[in-house]
Amino acid sequence: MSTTSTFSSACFDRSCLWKGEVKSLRLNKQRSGNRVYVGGRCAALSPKSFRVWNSKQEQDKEVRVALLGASGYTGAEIIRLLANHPFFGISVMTADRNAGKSIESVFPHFISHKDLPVLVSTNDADFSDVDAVFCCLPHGTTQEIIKGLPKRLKVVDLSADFRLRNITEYEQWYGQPHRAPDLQEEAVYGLTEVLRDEIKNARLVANPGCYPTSIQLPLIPLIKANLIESGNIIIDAKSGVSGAGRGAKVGNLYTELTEGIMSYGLTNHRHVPEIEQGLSDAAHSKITVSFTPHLMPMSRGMQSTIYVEMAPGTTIEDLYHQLKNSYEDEEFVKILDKGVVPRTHAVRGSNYCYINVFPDRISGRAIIVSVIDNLMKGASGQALQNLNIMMGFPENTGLTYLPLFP
Ligand SMILES: NC(=O)C1=CN([C@@H]2O[C@H](COP(=O)(O)OP(=O)(O)OC[C@H]3O[C@@H](n4cnc5c(N)ncnc54)[C@H](OP(=O)(O)O)[C@@H]3O)[C@@H](O)[C@H]2O)C=CC1
Ligand SMILES: CC(=O)N[C@@H](CCC(=O)OP(=O)(O)O)C(=O)O
Repeated sequence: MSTTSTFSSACFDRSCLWKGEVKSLRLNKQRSGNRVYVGGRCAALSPKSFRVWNSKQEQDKEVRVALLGASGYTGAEIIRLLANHPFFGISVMTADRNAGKSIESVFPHFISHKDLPVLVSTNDADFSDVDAVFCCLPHGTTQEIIKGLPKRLKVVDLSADFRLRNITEYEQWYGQPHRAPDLQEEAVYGLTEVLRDEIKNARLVANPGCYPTSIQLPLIPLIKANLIESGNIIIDAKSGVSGAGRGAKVGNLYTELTEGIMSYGLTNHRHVPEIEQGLSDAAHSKITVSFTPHLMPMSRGMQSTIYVEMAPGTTIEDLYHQLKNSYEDEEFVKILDKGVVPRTHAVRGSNYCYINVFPDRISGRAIIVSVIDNLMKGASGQALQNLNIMMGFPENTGLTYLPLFP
């Protein structure tokens, strides 16, 4: 159980403080459970500044978040994002091997956020003071854990455990029995721009995989508009190594990765059924794809290069305009100007997906290029976008980071 306060709004008593009342708050600090009382008032403990509300209504929107798997890469990315979120604060953080440690001992770059809760094991986590959960655990471990959470909690699960609607298909691809089929029924797939209305009312959101995000965002509008032949889609995708998580594996050693690229999961990567599920929903008929992922010697970033056959009579201009129109009101999906090549550098550290489409030399074919940051739009960024929606906040809250370039 966490006894330290959070760095953010989570440690506010709902009635205590808003703009205009912040004075010398570092004086007379006293801790009580997750709250910090300053001179009889309650305040958030932020390393540099105290959380200041613009209004009482704003303060009442406070959401206390549990972060399961906080010592992993996607967990760390959520901590980074919530450090600048006006309404979400972290009151519980869990880890496995790192349970019992402070977050700055696991990630020294959080040294300035000393008031984050200590990492506890999932079994020791106390959810009584929590409103919502980000679940950043390895796939296969998550179904049991989410099943054991209080039903009142909103949950965004970043693992693959609730992404496939068909239980049999899940068991075939993941090689283990599904441990929470009832929850699978209620889970909503969290591809935000496509399923926003369903996400709004969901209690459990299955956040998409990084490859499926980068692939479905460009293809779904084209399939829905019948602009491409659904039987002949070839996807060549490349990922930074953070996509494999922080766990030590020989294949992820610097010596194994630097100065080379490697394809893996040829013909049988577990994202195939997830991609096909989303595309088939858009087409209202079964779609199969050829998908080959590659590991690149870079820490974050993902590019999917997708080869499609255009429907008879369709031109590149049609594809471009369909994508442009589909995403014109979207903040995080951008169709670049004609001819501009999307590159992973240009989305690094941001929640953007950049897309463009190019004519192939072979008549009737098109090449689509889609890039994301795997830890942002491919995981934690999209997860926050979804929880914002589920909690009724503007979906870009805490996500308006410009890309980190170069
Ligand atoms: N990395 C990425 O780009 C993406 C990842 N995802 C998915 O998000 C999830 C998290 O990924 P990522 O952050 O990269 O993974 P990491 O391996 O970096 O982190 C895993 C986290 O889970 C904890 N953990 C490991 N095993 C258990 C267990 N048996 N019980 C409880 N906790 C456990 C770890 O604790 P400890 O460190 O103490 O061992 C750590 O906090 C995965 O399901 C992944 O597939 C989805 C999209 C993209
Ligand atoms: C580089 C790398 O190993 N990437 C991971 C995919 C990461 C991802 O999207 O995650 P999910 O596990 O949540 O599906 C892989 O290929 O399995």
